[in-house]
Amino acid sequence: MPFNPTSLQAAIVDLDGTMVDTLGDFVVALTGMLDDIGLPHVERAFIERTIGKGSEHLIRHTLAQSAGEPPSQAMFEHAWQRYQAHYLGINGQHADVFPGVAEGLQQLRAAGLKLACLTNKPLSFAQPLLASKGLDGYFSFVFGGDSFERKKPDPLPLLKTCEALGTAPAHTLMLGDSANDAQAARAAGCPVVLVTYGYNHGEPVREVDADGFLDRLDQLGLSRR
Ligand SMILES: O=C(O)COP(=O)(O)O
Ligand SMILES: [Mg+2]
Repeated sequence: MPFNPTSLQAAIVDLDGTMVDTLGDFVVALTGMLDDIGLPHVERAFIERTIGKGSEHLIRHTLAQSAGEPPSQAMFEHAWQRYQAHYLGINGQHADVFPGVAEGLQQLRAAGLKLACLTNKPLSFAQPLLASKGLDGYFSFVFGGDSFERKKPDPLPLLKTCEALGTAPAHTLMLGDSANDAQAARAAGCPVVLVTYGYNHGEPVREVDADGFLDRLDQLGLSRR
């Protein structure tokens, strides 16, 4: 890897597609939302490639895909309320932790790294999801898509997370599943490693500019300190 793993002091870990396979939750919540509004369902594959850029992006694109035209602001706001109610009602019930995640987080902690979770998911969805999957205890900080002024791929949330961790970006590894994570990391000056099993906006993940790729989070190979 072109960065020195022994110089790492912290890691920032993405949630959807990196730690938890949440596609099922997104499908159920969006389908409930569309039913409430009386719009046709959208395909699971469409949802998979639309995840990762936050709820507003997901809802706007789902409404446009279903109705064949971009939603009005009033329609968007109504849909957002319905989506939130559905998502919070089923959060984590159709989602599983990917193999190797708990082991990988344990290894990072054993190597002396501080950990933060940074997702584009709203914080009110992310916190109970991490808790219900037994992953909350690994993280000193959890930040969502609404925690800062801008979301990934903007570097701002990574820079703010480094600030909270008290580590320089060059010593803070971003672990994600998408070009969104990699672009934010590059712009923030963080090394970045991507998992190969997540949701990369429907594109092959190995084509993304990153410092390395992992088939499981516990294959990073950091030694204990
Ligand atoms: O788009 C979302 O809601 C979540 O995406 P992320 O956890 O991969 O950042
Ligand atoms: Mg992700």
